[in-house]
Amino acid sequence: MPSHAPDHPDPLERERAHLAASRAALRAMRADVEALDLKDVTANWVNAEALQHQVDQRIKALADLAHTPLFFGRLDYLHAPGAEAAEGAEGEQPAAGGGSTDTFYVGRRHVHDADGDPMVIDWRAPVSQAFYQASKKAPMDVGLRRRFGYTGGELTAYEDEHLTDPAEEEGTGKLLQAEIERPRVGPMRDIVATIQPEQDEIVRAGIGGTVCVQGAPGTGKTAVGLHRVAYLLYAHRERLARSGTLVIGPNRSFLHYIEQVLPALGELQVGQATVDDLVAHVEVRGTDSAEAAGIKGDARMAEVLRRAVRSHVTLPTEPCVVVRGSRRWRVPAYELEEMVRELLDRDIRYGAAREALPQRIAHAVLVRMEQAGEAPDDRVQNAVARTPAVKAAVKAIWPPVDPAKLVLRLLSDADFLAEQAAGILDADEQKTILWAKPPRGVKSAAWSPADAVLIDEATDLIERTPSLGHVVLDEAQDLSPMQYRAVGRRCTTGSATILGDIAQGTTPWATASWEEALAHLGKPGATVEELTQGFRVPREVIAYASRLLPAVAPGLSEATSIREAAGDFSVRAVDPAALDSAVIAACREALGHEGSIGLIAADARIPVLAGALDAAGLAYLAPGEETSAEARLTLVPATLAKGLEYDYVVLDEPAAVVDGEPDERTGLRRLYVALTRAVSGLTVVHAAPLPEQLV
Ligand SMILES: Nc1ncnc2c1ncn2[C@@H]1O[C@H](COP(=O)(O)OP(=O)(O)OP(=O)(O)O)[C@@H](O)[C@H]1O
Repeated sequence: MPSHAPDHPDPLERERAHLAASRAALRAMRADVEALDLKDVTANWVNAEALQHQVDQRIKALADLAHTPLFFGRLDYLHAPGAEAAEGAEGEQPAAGGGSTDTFYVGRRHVHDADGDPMVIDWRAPVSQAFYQASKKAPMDVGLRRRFGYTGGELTAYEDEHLTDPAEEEGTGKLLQAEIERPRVGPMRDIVATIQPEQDEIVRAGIGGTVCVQGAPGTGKTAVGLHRVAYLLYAHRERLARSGTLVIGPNRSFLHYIEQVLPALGELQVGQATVDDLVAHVEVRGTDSAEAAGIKGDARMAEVLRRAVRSHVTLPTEPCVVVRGSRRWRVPAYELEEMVRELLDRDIRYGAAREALPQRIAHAVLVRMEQAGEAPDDRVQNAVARTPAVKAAVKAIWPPVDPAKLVLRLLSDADFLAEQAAGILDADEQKTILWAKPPRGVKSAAWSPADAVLIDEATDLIERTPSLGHVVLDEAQDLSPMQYRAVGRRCTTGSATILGDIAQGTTPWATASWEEALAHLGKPGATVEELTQGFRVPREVIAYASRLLPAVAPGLSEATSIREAAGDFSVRAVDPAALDSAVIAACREALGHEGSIGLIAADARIPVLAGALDAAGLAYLAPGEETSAEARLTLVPATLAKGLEYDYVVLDEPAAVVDGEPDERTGLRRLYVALTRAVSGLTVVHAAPLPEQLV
């Protein structure tokens, strides 16, 4: 690695010089791309267009963002690492200067100088891994690990660890502490500079296997999932560019919150969706009772649907007679029946079988023609398959099925449901999911989210859903078995990263175990990792929230907190008449601190609190709207708090949060989520008695 101010006596100045030189090199890389004249290399405008798009993307990726440091770490190896380590998997990384260098600057992207020698190495390259993994116990041939501190884009500090020096103590450095305790304003940030060893292992796990992560609130599950996508895109760019990657989150506000992380890591091509988006075959306007949603989300519905789809097949009783020229060819009913039975036995989609049947019938006709001494070719078979007689036979035996109409019929025709669900759903269950008043058609039906999932399942029974290369499913604990199946069929030929916390499951059908969830996803036996080190919630606050654990998820371990600052924590009991004003007062106090503030309350309390905030002249945002230095207060309905975080949280009336859910366990879990959103301080304000588990 060339050093650009090798002689300066001050090491900080030498590092600054390397930063300046790296930025200059990045500018030169960008200028090179901008100067490309595409006219010379492309034969036609379609190519030119596609290439220009690629070039534009590359120019964007090469932008030097003033507030994202170009590198955040440095590794001095004791020996130059081998070329295979330096070159970076299948990524676009060029070789590291012929393998002769032993100092590497680790950053968000690769930068090289005019000779092609690396100035900054991508954090995802193999040679960078020691930055995250090396320890006193296993130094990985690293003599020095240096972390850099920045203030407003300026390199202002560094911190060294001499991993092979027995006299030096190991501990969490100041820069890491400062990064974790930095006030949170704006969207979620990347954590590339401070990924911890146990997180790094998940981030860099191979693309072949599905990884499931159970982690207490604030242990970095979301962060790890996003960095894993960035890593996989680096290590398997071509493969994933073809097959695609997708991040699935619980709702829009959550997706808004995380949407900047991947672009900050240079990845612009990752899809983001909620489960509802995936299955948006119909417009969802209705809701289900918890009971009905539970049954509709149960895996048994898959079998009901399978039967219902296949119930459309009618075994033939008539022969199929094809007329060609002066001759009539007759395929008898028993032979048609054999074909149909064979297709039913094979594990292929209803639609694929429906497409195969005319060819089978035509083939039978061809065999007869040959037996009669004719010499028909493939074209004749195709022509026969398209004759009215064959088409009519197929329509009678194997008619097209519309998935939405099928589900509509199941939910409105009691006899049809009874037939398809016999031995699977009992009479009460059938009654629970039947519509009281059947809608007139697919368009006018008040479909619920669970209905849309049923339609998705039916769609897949008819035609295979295309699979992506990798899917990250966040807040996975909340999905119903049928939703897991919907996600699973989108990564049948790919792998998945499943992130969640059983204790935060707030749907009545939330999964009881990861083994179960993974089985529904079609990834049984995937490894389950646990993260317990908490980066968000202060120690006192997590201890308070963890009082709920025995009630909401017995057996799960309490998170630790690596935050050194004790955090502000208070619980205030007030008179019912003074509740709103006490909440407003707590918000004002919180606004006295730096950073974002979340006022979390039961959904039913939101209108009242919105009024109180207006009356007090306090401006507030809705979740998903970006906080900024000017607008720092967000009014958060408890049902949207999941996955989000605020520096200071004011929690309004816990009892109301619990009462907002259909059952106590779900209510306490909702409260557990609300109690674990705070980074620096939590104020609980209540007039009603607190749930006994908290006292
Ligand atoms: N290694 C790390 N270095 C710095 N910050 C980190 C690290 N890991 C996680 N964090 C921070 O901790 C906070 C919590 O992370 P994240 O939201 O990913 O946790 P989570 O496990 O998904 O939480 P929840 O269960 O509440 O959804 C975020 O602000 C994240 O940036």
